[in-house]
Amino acid sequence: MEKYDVVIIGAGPAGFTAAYALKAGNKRVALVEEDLWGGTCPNRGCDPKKVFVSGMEAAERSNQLAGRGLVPVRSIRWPELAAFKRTFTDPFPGAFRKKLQSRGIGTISGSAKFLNPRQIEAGGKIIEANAFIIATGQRPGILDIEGKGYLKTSTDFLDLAELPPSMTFLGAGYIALELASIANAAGSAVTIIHHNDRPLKSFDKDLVSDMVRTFSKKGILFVFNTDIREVSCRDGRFLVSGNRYSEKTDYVVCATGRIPNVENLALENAGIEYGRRGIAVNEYLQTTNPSVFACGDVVDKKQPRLTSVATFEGNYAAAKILGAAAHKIAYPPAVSVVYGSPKLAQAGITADEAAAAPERYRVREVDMTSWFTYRRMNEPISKAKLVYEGERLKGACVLNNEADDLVNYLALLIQKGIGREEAEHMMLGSPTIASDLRYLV
Ligand SMILES: Cc1cc2nc3c(=O)[nH]c(=O)nc-3n(C[C@H](O)[C@H](O)[C@H](O)COP(=O)(O)OP(=O)(O)OC[C@H]3O[C@@H](n4cnc5c(N)ncnc54)[C@H](O)[C@@H]3O)c2cc1C
Ligand SMILES: NC(=O)c1ccc[n+]([C@@H]2O[C@H](COP(=O)([O-])OP(=O)(O)OC[C@H]3O[C@@H](n4cnc5c(N)ncnc54)[C@H](O)[C@@H]3O)[C@@H](O)[C@H]2O)c1
Repeated sequence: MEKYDVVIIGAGPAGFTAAYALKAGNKRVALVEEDLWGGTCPNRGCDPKKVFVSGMEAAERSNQLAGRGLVPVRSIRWPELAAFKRTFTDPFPGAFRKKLQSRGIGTISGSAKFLNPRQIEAGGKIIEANAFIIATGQRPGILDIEGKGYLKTSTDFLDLAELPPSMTFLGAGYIALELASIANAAGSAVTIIHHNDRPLKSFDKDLVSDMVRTFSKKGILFVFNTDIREVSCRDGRFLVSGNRYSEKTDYVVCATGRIPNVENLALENAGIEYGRRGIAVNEYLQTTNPSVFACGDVVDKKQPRLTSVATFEGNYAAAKILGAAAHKIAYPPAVSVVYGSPKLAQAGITADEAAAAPERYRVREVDMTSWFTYRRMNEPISKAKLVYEGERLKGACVLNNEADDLVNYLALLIQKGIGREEAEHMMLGSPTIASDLRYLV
């Protein structure tokens, strides 16, 4: 039987962050992984997606300046871009496992399940530890409809060697809007079918409407208030049908949400409670078994399920086990980005939350489309909504091609409590989105 101080189940961002921190605190620590070392983000999530986003950004930037000195890009060479993506993803899991081992972290391949509160079984071994961290993440959910076997997931999309001529996305959350934007820029005819008329429901409603309008002008078809009931296949094409709508397409991606990886862990053997939304934790990330912590996407929580949040929680759980954190977990405002063309990003208090407390918050809308920064790149749209408490910025939502960087700057102002007056006196490289901050805040 192997024995460790701490065993972490799941080697994604939450798990490996905790492992590094525990090792630095001189704990004997091991990670258990049943699939790809590094988890979702570097293998089938953020990173491969952003390689495709690089192609989209380059093409869209050129197209914006078509007739202003640049030749339009008619389509992206998908097989080349996909091969470029594989230069990142193919070597990653093996190289990452070696890196963990070189740092003195144990790496065990296999699917972990609890035998009792102190022991798990994985890869044919029984492993004992004083504490465990569960960081098993989520997997794509598949709609339970007729012909569900034809539905593809974000993982399949990111592995496509050739781009299908047409594609249909079910759902209108992060994954659908990002992958649809990439496929549209690469030359596929794209439809997004959504069961209600409120895509990206955690983002600002007005800016989401602007985003949908901009996507529509680029040729993406949105079909709202439609429940898809059946997918059938004939001659290699698919018929997608539901109430009031049907269409033929070459590829159907189900992007209606992700589900926590909890069922195979035999959590009942360790007294750990969980539900449909994940593992229940207290404000110290402890499960209902106090020597077992949980962090990352597998946790039932209000925070968005992002790598930044998973990493923050991994560090906190490790600090808690090391006795270095007596306080409850206190999250800074998370920055969420939808990497479409344009991008939509937000941090802190939303305009909807501000509207519910008008005595406390003030909302300011800014249309930046005519600002030099955006006009020089001929961007189709650039808008922001800012939330203030007194003179202090408390929240921001931005729609433009630089929204990811701009909202990161705004999040720094929010987190550090930097007000308008201080922002006006910062001396930053100009003209850039950073030097615009003085006009924006
Ligand atoms: C297409 C896509 C794009 C994304 N883009 C972004 C983005 O741009 N920015 C962002 O912040 N977030 C993004 N995310 C979300 C981000 O990937 C996750 O928030 C992050 O990976 C969560 O980390 P985690 O460690 O909690 O889980 P994961 O990264 O999912 O890792 C969990 C690991 O646990 C393993 N595991 C599961 N069960 C067991 C078991 N029983 N035994 C052993 N191992 C097990 C899994 O194989 C997996 O490797 C994206 C997600 C997807 C799907
Ligand atoms: N850029 C990023 O940070 C990024 C990118 C991709 C994924 N992610 C993470 O992955 C998670 C999963 O992404 P996602 O897009 O699958 O989930 P999501 O929760 O963002 O969106 C799912 C969408 O599907 C809709 N839906 C639910 N049931 C449906 C049904 N029966 N029919 C039609 N539509 C239905 C929901 O209303 C929602 O709009 C995100 O919540 C996020 O945490 C983050």
